[in-house]
Order: sequence, then structure tokens, then C-alpha cells
Amino acid sequence: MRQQVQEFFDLPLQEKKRWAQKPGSLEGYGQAFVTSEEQKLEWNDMIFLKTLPLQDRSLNFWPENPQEFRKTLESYSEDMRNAAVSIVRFITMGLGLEAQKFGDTYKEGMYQIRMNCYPPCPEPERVIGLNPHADISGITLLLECGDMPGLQVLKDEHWVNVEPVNGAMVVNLGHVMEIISNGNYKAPDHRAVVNNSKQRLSIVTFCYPNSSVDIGPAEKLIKPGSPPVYKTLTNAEYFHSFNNRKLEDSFIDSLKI
Ligand SMILES: O=C(O)CCC(=O)C(=O)O
Ligand SMILES: [Fe+2]
Repeated sequence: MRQQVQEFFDLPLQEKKRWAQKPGSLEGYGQAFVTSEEQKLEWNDMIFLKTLPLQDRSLNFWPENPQEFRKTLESYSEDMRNAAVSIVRFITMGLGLEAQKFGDTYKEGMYQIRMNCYPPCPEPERVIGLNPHADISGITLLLECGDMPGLQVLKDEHWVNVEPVNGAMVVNLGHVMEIISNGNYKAPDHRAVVNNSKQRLSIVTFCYPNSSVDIGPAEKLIKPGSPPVYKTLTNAEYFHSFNNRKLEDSFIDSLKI
């Protein structure tokens, strides 16, 4: 997958634009989402694709160049799904929940992939690769494509580098998992910075449970003395709240009871 993504971003702009985002749609090749006029502009080229379930795929945004791209992405999304099912089992087991049941909701889950390319920048302090945010997924699986650090996580009010480890994936928690855990786990704020010497690529898979599953604190975690911290929403309500959020407010806070 890394090879295919590298070859895709190495193509001339005109060729990449064959899979460009269309107005009103997030999918396809383009620049990162601009959500506010005040935001620092992002030094980032990316392609965003829905990979699973199969009926969510819009193949008109799936590059056919490089030649093996689509085939590789098909099998990569299967691999990410299998990894997500296992990882969610372990995470929910750690919370004392029905691990098999929660893992199973990711078998027919929703998967989206975002491939980021951060070119070197002559003045890296003046731009940002990706603005600070927390993911809204259940979990996010991030694959680095080289040894150039760029991902940073906010820990105790400081930005800390997440150093790339060859052959390893970074597992991040998103708001869905934060809600299921009733706030025992937090979706951390993170961002990507750029450097002045080397391009960096990342392949990021956002994993969500099946859309028929409500998003709310796990019943087992609700007891006397431990009330639900978040509302329970249907999948559709969750995405509706996100798409209609007030940009100046924290999304996760808006879901608190
Ligand atoms: O490129 C990175 O390391 C961060 C990517 C990321 O956080 C995202 O795509 O949501
Ligand atoms: Fe992220």
C-alpha cells in the first residue's frame, strides 16, 4: 500500500486531479478540509476514500494509476477491518465489556481512508501539516510511510512527537470509543507538523462500528455512582450532530449530558 500511495502522490498534478473532490463531497483527491476562515492553512495534499462497506465505495474517486492501486486498497481495507475487530476486542476487554460483541460490530463496520502527503516546507514554523483535532472514529489505524516524525499528540498541554516505528501502526482512539467507554478513555488531540527537508506520507484508516449500532456509553459501565456522561445517539444522529456542529464549540462536549 505504501508503495502505491507514494507512486500516486508522485504523479503530475494533472493526473492526480482525475480523482479530484467534487463540490459538496469529501471524497477524492484534494487539499485538507477548510472549516474556518481563521484556520491556519494546511501544508497537505490528500486523498480521502470510503472503503467499506462495499456499497459506500465511489470508484470514480479511486485512482487507477498506479495500476495496482485499487487492488491493493481493496485488500488493505480488508486487513484494516480484521485488525480493527481484534483491537476493539482488546480495548473493550480492558474495560470489562463484552469484547466479542463489541469487536463484532466492526466486522460490518464503516471504514474510510485518508492518505496524507506533507511536502517539505521551506518555512515549516509558518504552516501546519494538519490542524489540531481529535478523530470522530471508533479507532484510527495510522501507518507511517517513512522515518520522518510529524504526528504529535497533546499530552499534559504539550505537543509530543509520536516517533515512527518501522513496521508498526499507531492506534488512536476517536470520539466513538470515548463515548462507549463513558469517558474512561479519551480521544486525544493530535496534529501533524511539517519539516524543511523531507516529504512525509501517512495512511490513516478511520474505523467505525456498523451503522445499525447506537453510539452511547456501554450499559455495563452505567451503575449507581457512575451515571452516563454522554448521550446515546443513533449512527445517523451522531454524524448529523458532527456535520452541523458549531465550529467554535467542542464537538465532544456537545454530546455530553
Ligand atoms: O498524518 C498524520 O500523522 C495525522 C493524520 C491525522 O490525524 C488524520 O488524518 O486524522
Ligand atoms: Fe486525526
